[in-house]
Amino acid sequence: MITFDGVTKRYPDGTVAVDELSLEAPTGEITVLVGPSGCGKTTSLRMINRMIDPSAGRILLDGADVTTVDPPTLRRGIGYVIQQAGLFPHRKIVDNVATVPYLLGWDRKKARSRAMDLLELVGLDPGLAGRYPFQLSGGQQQRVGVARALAADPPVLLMDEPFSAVDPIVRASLQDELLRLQAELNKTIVFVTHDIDEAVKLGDRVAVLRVGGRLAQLAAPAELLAEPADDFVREFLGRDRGIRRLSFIPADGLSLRTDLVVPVSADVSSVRGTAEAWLAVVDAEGGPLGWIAPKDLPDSGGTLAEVPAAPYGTFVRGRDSLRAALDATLLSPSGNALAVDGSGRVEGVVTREALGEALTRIAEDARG
Ligand SMILES: Nc1ncnc2c1ncn2[C@@H]1O[C@H](COP(=O)(O)OP(=O)(O)OP(=O)(O)O)[C@@H](O)[C@H]1O
Repeated sequence: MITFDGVTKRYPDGTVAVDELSLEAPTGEITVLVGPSGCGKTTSLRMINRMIDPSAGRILLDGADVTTVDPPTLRRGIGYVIQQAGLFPHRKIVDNVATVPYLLGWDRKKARSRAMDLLELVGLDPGLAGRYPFQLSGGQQQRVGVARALAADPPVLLMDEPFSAVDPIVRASLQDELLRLQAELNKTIVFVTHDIDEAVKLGDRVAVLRVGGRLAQLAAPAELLAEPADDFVREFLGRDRGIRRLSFIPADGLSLRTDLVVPVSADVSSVRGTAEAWLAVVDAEGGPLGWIAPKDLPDSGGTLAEVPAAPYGTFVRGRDSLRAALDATLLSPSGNALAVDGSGRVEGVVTREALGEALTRIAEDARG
């Protein structure tokens, strides 16, 4: 656990970058520091590994004041990832990743083999190991930066806007990769960003700072979106707060209709007459094929395979959020969503009415 206890940083020119900051970054969790430019995020982060020392207050790492530990020893247990990866341009990728193990005196073979394992862990082709940083894309370089920070298996990882220099698609995949890694590694991560969407996606807890280095709110993302502490936080969270909140509400409570799911082998005549709503057509394995509207059922015989099916959207009921369910309804001309299980088999239909009821309940909760 990392504890900020009344930490203030006043630079020699009098700028107060951080002002009596108190917060805890729990062990094994991702704590995000977010806020507008100049609010003291980087200064706060760098006080943890003593690149900067506080003017007042204390930072404790598992109860020990970091200023009592000499910086090299301290940093052995703290990985550090920065924007644009900060790789050594004249060292091969494998040697960049092995930097800390070399410093720790590991033998070359062991350090390199660790580096190769890490490249794989962060999703990079080991074939890139012999290249130089300039021969990699921005996203690949960031992955190398993460691998390098993890090389000596430090319990703590500090990440300062690590993904902000890459395009949005690469950024999203790096974020997913970090979450996947974290599920495996359980590091204590402090992550700095100015991007609130990144903060709520990655953070177990999000600390919103205002300029002057004051903590405006510290909360789990869902709570932050549901109950911003004041106008500053509300404005910083920006538009679509209600919709974004749906990402944190599981879809597993939605009620399902199984009577609207029909196999493609069914005869048209067997469903005609009984069908008052759109039907979800599935293949022999239960996989979705599309929607058929009652009015599109032909008068002739034959099976549903002969009736063209309209596009559909799915969500995984045991895993996805209400936002995914809402998205699935918007992708289906039926206005209904298909709930599937982990292997893609249809479990049932969530009608727009069922979804509407769930959304109404949430809106009522927000009011009361
Ligand atoms: N060495 C320094 N001397 C004087 N003032 C500094 C120094 N470093 C940073 N500052 C000031 O301290 C404040 C906080 O800076 P810091 O870099 O921690 O903010 P930040 O939130 O990380 O900003 P950004 O998102 O723009 O990177 C800013 O006003 C900055 O100008």
